[in-house]
Amino acid sequence: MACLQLEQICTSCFALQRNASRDLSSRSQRIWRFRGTDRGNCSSRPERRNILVTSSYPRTYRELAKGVGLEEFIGSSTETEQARREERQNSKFSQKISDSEAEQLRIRRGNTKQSQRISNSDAAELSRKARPIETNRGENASSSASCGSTSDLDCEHFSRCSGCVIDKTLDKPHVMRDAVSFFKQNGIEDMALTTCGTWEWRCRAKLAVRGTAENPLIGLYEEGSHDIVDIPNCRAHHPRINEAVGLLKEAIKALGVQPYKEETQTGQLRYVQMVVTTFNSSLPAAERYAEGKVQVSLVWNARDEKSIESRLLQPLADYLWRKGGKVRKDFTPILHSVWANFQTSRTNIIFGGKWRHLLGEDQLWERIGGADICFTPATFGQANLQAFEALLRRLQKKVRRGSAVVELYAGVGVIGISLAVTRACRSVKCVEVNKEAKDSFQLSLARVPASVDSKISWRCADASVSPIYWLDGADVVVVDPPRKGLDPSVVEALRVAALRGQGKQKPSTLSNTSKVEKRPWILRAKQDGVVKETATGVLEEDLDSVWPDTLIYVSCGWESFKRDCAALTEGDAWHLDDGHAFSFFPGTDSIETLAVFKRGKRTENKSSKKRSRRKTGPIPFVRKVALQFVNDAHLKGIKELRSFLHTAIRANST
Ligand SMILES: C[S@@+](CC[C@H](N)C(=O)[O-])C[C@H]1O[C@@H](n2cnc3c(N)ncnc32)[C@H](O)[C@@H]1O
Repeated sequence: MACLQLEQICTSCFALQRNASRDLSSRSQRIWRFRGTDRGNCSSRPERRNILVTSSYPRTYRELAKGVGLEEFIGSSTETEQARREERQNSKFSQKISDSEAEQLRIRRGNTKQSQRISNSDAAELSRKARPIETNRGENASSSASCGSTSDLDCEHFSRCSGCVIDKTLDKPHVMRDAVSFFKQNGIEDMALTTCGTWEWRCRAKLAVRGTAENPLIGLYEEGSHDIVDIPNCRAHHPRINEAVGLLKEAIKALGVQPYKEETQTGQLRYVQMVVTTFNSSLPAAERYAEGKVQVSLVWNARDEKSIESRLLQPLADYLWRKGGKVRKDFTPILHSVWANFQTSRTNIIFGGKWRHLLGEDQLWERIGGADICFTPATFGQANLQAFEALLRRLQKKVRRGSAVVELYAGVGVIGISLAVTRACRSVKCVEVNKEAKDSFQLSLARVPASVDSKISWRCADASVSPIYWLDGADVVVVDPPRKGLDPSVVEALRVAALRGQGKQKPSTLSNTSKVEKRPWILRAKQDGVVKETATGVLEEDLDSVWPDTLIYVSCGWESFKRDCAALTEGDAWHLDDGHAFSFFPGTDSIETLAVFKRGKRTENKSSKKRSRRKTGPIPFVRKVALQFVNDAHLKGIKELRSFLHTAIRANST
């Protein structure tokens, strides 16, 4: 071994990667020694050389040697022995491993990269089973994140793809430092991060289609450029997305479909959206994630399906369906359905306004937060279903049973419906601006069990227009705005509602019921909405002058959250009561924050509050009886009594 070179190998083309100088001292990286020739279509000239390969991606040396075309393994005897050991382990894993074995294995290995060497489906199985890991990333807490190398991304596309920005210790995004200290300043000492797996978490991807019909590229833009990075082996994608992308490329080549060219605005296929559904009631719950199926939406550069530019659309859909859809009983499909979206705009807005269902099932369902939720390709859905599920479980515990809930920025109403189902809410009102979400909500509502006696409604309205209207009569407000955070008018309304609830501001002269409703935006929202009444038909709007005492803020934009939090807590309108972060996008320096605010001034610190409650606070049983009484009053229609009791209970429990 005369001259050993330190290099990394690109696993797609097997040429040497540009950023070869990664941290080789990291214990998480394995080093293999080979002698051989670089192959592939990279510009680097094939030559015979000795190569030190840092094998941090999920390949055994044998797979690697075969794939790379390297001729000779020239590792030291320890490495050879280690390689043999790994091969033995692999063959063990390739047998069907039992659930408990898999779980034990994950724990034993500390979920290290070794577990990547098992087959894809086993890996998916493990990641699906992975319990959320909670880490606190205070200054002194870095050691508590003991998952070590599990948290490395190890993706071959990392150096060029803009999708991920960090590839080491993904369970410790840098932003957590700021988050922990911010929450500490606001009286929350135990802010922590829940992570639910580093790989294969993305169940929703929007990818650009560029290149040529002979060599299509499907992926994301390279940072700061208009070049598309092909990401066939993206580690964040659910494996079925990568399979579907491979199938789409094959179809493009076979049919000669022209990918879109931005410079000339020509070509046929602009983008593709891939959404995985893991809902499959014919499978045991444990197998559903790995067996997900993909809804493919082809964004076509044409006005509609009848235009001449669309002539290859149906043949493309048919090709995909023949190879990946449910065509035969003995065939396991990877596709759920195929849709088309038509977009001719010159902007880089991905979707146009027209959607067509082409093949497969038209409704895509997912089981989230204890409820069946329907999505169309035009509606918002969370990309990381496992992390969202963990967030919902925590969120549900923050809502008192029997509450009246309003959810602003509700999308298809996932949070609202899940609260109605799991927290026996008196009422749930969802407000969303995208009218495409209405059908999904309606379908989900039809699957809410009959035993759930809540008034559940969905209103198509801009939450920023007179938001105080939606807050009146609610006990709990849930907000889940886009990354830019809350509209200023919503922040203001939340402040006003909190002050009114504390008796610090006069109630509105325009209460919800005191006058015949004439405001056009409310009439419109009602007209465009969906409502399911309670069995007793009592209208929630009958309850006046109750203002929320709990605000639950789900945020995907950390900076906007800090801004909104500062405004909400100003003048003691609200104070922070709880905060927790979730890793929704491992590989990026971002967190999803779940923050709970309580109305008014913080009186004591949280832990002493808990202690004092134990000694002097309301006895839970009494509260339970009182709540029952309230609900009975509700059924009998004794509004005044009900509202009085609500106020009394709230005063007693804060
Ligand atoms: C982050 S998503 C959350 C959706 C939903 N909570 C979920 O998890 O599926 C934000 C939603 O807010 C909606 N939205 C944005 N601006 C809005 C506004 N001014 N009024 C009402 N909804 C709005 C978007 O259409 C989107 O559905």
